[in-house]
Amino acid sequence: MQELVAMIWQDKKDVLLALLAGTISGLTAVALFAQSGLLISKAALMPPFYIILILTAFLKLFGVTKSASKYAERYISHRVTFKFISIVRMKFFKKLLPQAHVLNHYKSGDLLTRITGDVEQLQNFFLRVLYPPFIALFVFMVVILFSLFFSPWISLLLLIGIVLTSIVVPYILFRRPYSTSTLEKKELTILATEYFYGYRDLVLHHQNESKAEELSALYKGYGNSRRKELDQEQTSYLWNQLIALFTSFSVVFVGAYLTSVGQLDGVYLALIVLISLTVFESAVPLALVPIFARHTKNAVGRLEAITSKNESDGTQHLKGFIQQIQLHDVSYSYPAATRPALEKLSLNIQAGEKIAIIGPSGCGKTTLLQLLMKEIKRTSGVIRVNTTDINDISSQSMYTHMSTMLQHNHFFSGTIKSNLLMANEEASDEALQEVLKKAQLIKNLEDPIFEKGGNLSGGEKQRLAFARLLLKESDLWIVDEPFTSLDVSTEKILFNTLHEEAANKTVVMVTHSLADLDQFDRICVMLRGQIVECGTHQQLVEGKGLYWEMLNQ
Ligand SMILES: Nc1ncnc2c1ncn2[C@@H]1O[C@H](COP(=O)(O)OP(=O)(O)OP(=O)(O)O)[C@@H](O)[C@H]1O
Repeated sequence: MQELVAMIWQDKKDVLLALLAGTISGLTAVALFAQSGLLISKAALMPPFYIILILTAFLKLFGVTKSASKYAERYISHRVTFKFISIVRMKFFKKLLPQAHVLNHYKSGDLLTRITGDVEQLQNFFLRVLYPPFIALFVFMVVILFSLFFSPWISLLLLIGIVLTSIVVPYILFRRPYSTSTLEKKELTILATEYFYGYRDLVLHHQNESKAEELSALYKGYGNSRRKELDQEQTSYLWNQLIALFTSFSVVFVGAYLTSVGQLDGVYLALIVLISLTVFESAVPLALVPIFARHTKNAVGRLEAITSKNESDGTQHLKGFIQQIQLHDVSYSYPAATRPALEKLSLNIQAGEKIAIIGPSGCGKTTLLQLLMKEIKRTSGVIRVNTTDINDISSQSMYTHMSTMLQHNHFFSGTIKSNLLMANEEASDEALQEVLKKAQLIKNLEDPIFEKGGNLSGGEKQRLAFARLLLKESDLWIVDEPFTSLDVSTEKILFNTLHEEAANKTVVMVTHSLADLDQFDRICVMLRGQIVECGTHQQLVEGKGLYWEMLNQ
């Protein structure tokens, strides 16, 4: 919250102007009604014409000032809010972007609600949480001091009414627990997102109707909670208005009594009553301050929960080539996983080596590649690149040394060319066409690509990703099951191309295919998060261990 106040205060000129305009608007509203009361009372006593003229002139002045200051208040306070929201958005995205990779455990719908809904929620912070109490305080102070000139009893009555409407009703009588609608909205967005993402599979499995029913039940529940919350807000709003009315009635009675006993000039009675009726206009919005304050606090909590996940990155830069990567007793456990994905794994990768990682599904092959790519941080053990701990090397520095082709590669909407240039911005059209040819992808550079490569077949996606791999200049290739969607002959061609192009590079490749593994310098067999065998094809065959068994299955 303090950070939010500091952000708003960055725009202090506008904040002060909005407060000034709001106070003038509040005071002139009171003055306008007070003046009307005085004018009516004075007119009844038939004073000289110039008195009526002066009072009417003041009335006009207050009327014009009230409208102008109200307009200025709205204009400036909304300008403050929009600037504030844009600062919040910028700050939030700046914190969020570098850690996009650690956000994958958030469900898409939840992330969407936080990024849009929670940021939007903060727009109420200035307009409905910070601002109304300030204005109300100024207006109340002036009105209470002013009414002291007429009678301390009337001042006291106004003070009691103000305390009741601004403190007792919102903070004591109508204090609400945590709003459940926020949680329901989150669940609703999560389910709706999954429903739309998985609609095809839901239809194919005849689950779409039951899911839609679940969705509408959740929607109904959310609607009911929101209705309940709005009812509560309205009730507290209503109570404030009732107290305001009751106070004004009391002011009438006390004023009438004081007039009858000669302690108050009757000409001021209408003025005081109208002051009392108007001053509570500033008090009514106070009923909602704690509700919006709570919404703001919850939104800030949810936004902080994402941005506080920021993991520190290393700062060192890798000098020269990657000469070797040493993994010693490395373990890794995914958050909330019951068993480690990797357990005391050791491996020494020398520059120029071609290493194939094989093993049954789920044994930790991809996790090992993710550690090498610095996508995740080991739980224990040591990983050194050359002589430096991988955690101390900046991710950017690691990425400049490596080219990757993973199981799922992302393609952006654009063209073949724009997706290739990501790997090497300076590549000429000839170079791009050359890699397309090597990747056996018959496409023109300007052919369009839809979001996520939606208009490419599985095999085309792999060939485009392979072309990207070839294009990037790097000394380490990390490849995860590259050609699973291709026909056998194309797979063989690309496999040979990979070896030719990587002649001087270090390659770590995960594969399920056991064909042609003799082209690798070493084959490492993994089982339950550990490397259980490592050697050349010949050595492993002669050893008649797991690799040999897999070949003979
Ligand atoms: N994000 C994750 N959160 C929790 N557990 C995960 C996550 N990703 C993988 N795992 C678990 O970690 C283990 C190793 O997964 P990994 O993807 O490394 O296996 P793999 O050998 O590459 O499998 P495959 O050959 O099927 O691709 C598996 O038990 C898997 O369920």
